[in-house]
Amino acid sequence: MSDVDALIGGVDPEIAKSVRERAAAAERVLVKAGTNSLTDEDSRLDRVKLDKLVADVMDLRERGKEVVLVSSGAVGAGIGRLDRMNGVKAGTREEVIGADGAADSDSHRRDTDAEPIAQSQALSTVGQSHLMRHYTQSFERFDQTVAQILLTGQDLDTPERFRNFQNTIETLLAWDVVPIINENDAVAVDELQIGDNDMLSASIATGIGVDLLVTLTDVDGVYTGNPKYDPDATLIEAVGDNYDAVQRLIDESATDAFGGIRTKVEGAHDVSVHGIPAVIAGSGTSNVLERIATAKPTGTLFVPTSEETDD
Ligand SMILES: Nc1ncnc2c1ncn2[C@@H]1O[C@H](COP(=O)(O)OP(=O)(O)O)[C@@H](O)[C@H]1O
Ligand SMILES: N[C@@H](CCC(=O)OP(=O)(O)O)C(=O)O
Repeated sequence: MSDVDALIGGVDPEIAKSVRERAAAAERVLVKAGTNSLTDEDSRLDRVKLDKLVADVMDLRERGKEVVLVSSGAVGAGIGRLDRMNGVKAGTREEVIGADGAADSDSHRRDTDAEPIAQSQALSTVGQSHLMRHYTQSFERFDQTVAQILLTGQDLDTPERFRNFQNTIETLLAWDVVPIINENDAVAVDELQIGDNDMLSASIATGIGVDLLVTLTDVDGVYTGNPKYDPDATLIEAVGDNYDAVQRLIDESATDAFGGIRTKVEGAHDVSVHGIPAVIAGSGTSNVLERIATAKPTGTLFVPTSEETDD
């Protein structure tokens, strides 16, 4: 068996099946949707994608599950809105922030003299309210109420603030509301610089005790190479004891801006170490969350550490 074959089939199929069943039975689920799952090729908010995500989330709600949504997309939504309403040409998200995820001081498409990071922060504040307007309307199709929470990593690290956050989440979930969380980009720049909503999601998932983390992106899971450029890239169906090998592979393939697949893998691994299953899957897959809720093989499954060591 080649190294890559060993990676792809790195988890015992029986263990993978039982973790899929456990994931399907999850009562509290955190769904994270990245920028690519909500915006078009010009980095603008894509309503068709947003409506699909909402319909997928509602599938979980109709199964009686509590759902917390972590949604990126504010910068993208701000780019489109400011262009349409104010004629500001901010460029794509990559042009605003820079291809390596750091501020691009040479950006020639900026209309203002603001530093790129300050510009991204301002874009996100315009985009966040626009994004929430669309979420509110889209969830209203299902008579589902939503709430907005803007957080920083510091809020999670400060015990009193974190307790307040937990209390708010518990109250909202008891009221059958879907909390929609994003980083508070106006006051913190971590996510804008490294695209770390993936790590924020992992911290929230363990902090509020979810039973499953689902990270949705624009590819169908974690591959042996970047599937956008490598035609031979193969889907890694499950990650468990093969984590170190997967991480090495990702380090070679992932040169993306904004965290890319690397922070998704890191976040999913972090929650799996806390005994929580995680799945990285494609937001474009039909009924993606229903598939996971019915234990169908979907995306890349992260086996909780306890499942492998118990065996
Ligand atoms: N080994 C890999 N497996 C899957 N995706 C990869 C891999 N290497 C790089 N990528 C890239 O990671 C991207 C997803 O990360 P990102 O662009 O940050 O998405 P999002 O906007 O959903 O957060 C994919 O579009 C893909 O091109
Ligand atoms: N807070 C930023 C998200 C930054 C981020 O982490 O994006 P992504 O890597 O696409 O999840 C926004 O809403 O645009």
